[in-house]
Amino acid sequence: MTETENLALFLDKLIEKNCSFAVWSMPGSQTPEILITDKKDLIYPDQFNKLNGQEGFVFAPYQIHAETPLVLLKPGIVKKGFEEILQIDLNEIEHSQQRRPSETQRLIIEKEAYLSDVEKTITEIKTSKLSKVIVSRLIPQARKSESIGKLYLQLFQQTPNAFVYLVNLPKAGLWMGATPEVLLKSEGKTLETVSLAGTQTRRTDSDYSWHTKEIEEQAFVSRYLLDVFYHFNIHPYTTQGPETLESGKVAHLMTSFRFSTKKLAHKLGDFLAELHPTPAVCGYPKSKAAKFITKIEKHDRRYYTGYLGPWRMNDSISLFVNLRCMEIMPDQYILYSGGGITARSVPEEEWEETNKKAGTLLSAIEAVQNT
Ligand SMILES: C=C(O[C@H]1C=CC=C(C(=O)O)[C@@H]1O)C(=O)O
Repeated sequence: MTETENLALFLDKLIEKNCSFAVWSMPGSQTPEILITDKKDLIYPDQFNKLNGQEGFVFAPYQIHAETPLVLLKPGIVKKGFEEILQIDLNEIEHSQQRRPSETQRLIIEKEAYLSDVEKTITEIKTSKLSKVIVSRLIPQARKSESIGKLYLQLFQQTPNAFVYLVNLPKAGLWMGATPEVLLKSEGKTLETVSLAGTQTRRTDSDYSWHTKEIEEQAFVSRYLLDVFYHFNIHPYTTQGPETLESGKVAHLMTSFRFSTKKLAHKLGDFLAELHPTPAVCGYPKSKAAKFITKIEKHDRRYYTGYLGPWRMNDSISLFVNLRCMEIMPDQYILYSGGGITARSVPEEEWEETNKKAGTLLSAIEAVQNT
């Protein structure tokens, strides 16, 4: 068996034993990393800013509720690379009896209902102080007998420039995704956050041009980040972009912002709590958009548009926004996909955009189901 096949089998066994773990790979890296933890090392901070002073792998929801807690996996077994991971002795890992999340039906809306919600959102934007709202929907896909380990490795191979992950947790459940969006990342003494928004189909010639709708949509995110910088007295900072970022079957507009880590000494958790959710996943102005989302979306976003990744492990941070993701249920996958609505949105195009964004996961599922 190849090391990829062995790793797929290993991940399937971890799921079978219902272990709490996260496996991930950084954009551009061919190296999977894993953290496996015991029940006693799972922490549930009751507020986003309670991550101050903690370290581990974070799995954060869009909003903290009893059903969707903020989870920190403290470093138990931590390994990097195929060889190291495959040396882990499965017999030393406890089988977990912890409960899985409630498997109540997830709310799926049909195309007509989605178009009508987008229409209502556009009207609200044109007649109020709202400028942008992200409206999302759930896409179900049948699960057959395919290996989840194989599916993770398929996604890992086909989406090299994303943060590709598989997470299994007692309260959150089993999640997989390939997200292009950095929320907060450290590189030595520098911190980076990005403004990512605006979507078009990925091109083979990389010759992109962007329309006003996407340029404005991304500018709202940048503007919000600068408001947060002002609040935390972050200056100087450098910017790069907007430039095009390709990921999966789509491309986005992205601007990176970098500043010194010193600016946030002891306040990283507070900064993160203010950053999340950005207008890339909520809207602008933020509190008005969040209220409107509660009204218009009938489903619970759960961990979609939350964030995840290594948090201060080995003094380094790599948090990503949980996009292009799905919840893995016993007999189906629930994919989550959304798009930024502005006064210039066209409902039919927004529907198509949510399909395109789901394309990466759907093609990975199809590839594994057909082998
Ligand atoms: C909300 C999603 O994407 C966000 C990130 C990049 C581009 C987006 C857009 O063009 O609408 C969204 O803001 C999603 O993938 O579900």
